[in-house]
Amino acid sequence: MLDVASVDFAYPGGNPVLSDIAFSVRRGEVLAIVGRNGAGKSTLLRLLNGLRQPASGTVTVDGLNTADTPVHVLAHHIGTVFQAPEQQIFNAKVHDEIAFGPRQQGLTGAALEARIAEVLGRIGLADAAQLHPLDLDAAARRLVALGSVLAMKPPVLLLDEPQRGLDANAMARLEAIVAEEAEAGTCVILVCHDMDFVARRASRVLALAQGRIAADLPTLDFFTSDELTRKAGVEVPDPVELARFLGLPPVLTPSALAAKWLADHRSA
Ligand SMILES: Nc1ncnc2c1ncn2[C@@H]1O[C@H](COP(=O)(O)OP(=O)(O)OP(=O)(O)O)[C@@H](O)[C@H]1O
Repeated sequence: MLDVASVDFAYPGGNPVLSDIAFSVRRGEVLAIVGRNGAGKSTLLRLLNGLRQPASGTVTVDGLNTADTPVHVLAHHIGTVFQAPEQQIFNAKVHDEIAFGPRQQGLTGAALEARIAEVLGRIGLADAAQLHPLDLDAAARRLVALGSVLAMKPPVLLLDEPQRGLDANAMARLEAIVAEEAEAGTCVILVCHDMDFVARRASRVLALAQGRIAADLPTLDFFTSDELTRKAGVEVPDPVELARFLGLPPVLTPSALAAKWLADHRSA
């Protein structure tokens, strides 16, 4: 679904930011891109959605080489939710913001309204359809930005720090949507500094360090390697630390930890 082959990149007049980047992401995978500030995560996202072009190497999305495909065409194949939703919200009503993408895809009438209703339901904002998106609180605005991308049903979804600024309710919505999208075969790629979120939702971690791939592993394998988490400069999620402390097999989530602990104590 998405292929990155031998990619190098530098901003004009600058030092190399990404070197020798190669990975593929399949349908249904949730890939988290992690690393220290300045490691090159946002730059890599901009290469994936065609906002930037590699100096060498290729990026292929849903069979399209980003070098030969205009960004607005690519946007139907790879939907991006940027860090600041204000950057991508430009309609005066939530309803119209969600409608914009599918309308561009040729959806009209009852089919369009059904798509909008479905998305509003998923993001939990059916009651806000007639409101101005910028009158909503920060968490709801983020969900509108996510909804406007979901409405286009892109096969690849890029989420830049999607958990930032969300309250518990919006976070639960986001997590459910990520799980549903993966289940439906969407390729989900997220840049994320919240390692508990990564542990709960990502199936695989790509760690960048100084513009190079430091690790590309299933999530559990990444977080149980002290060497790799240190190299990537990320925190180890609490359940992983606690399982180690308690001498239990490694786990990624609090519920998995509780299950292992109970199983251990029942058999003791
Ligand atoms: N538009 C730009 N022009 C020049 N250099 C840039 C530009 N954007 C980013 N950089 C530089 O590229 C490098 C990688 O930045 P990038 O934003 O991709 O890192 P990041 O891993 O996303 O960081 P953060 O976690 O802080 O968002 C940094 O050295 C940064 O200063």
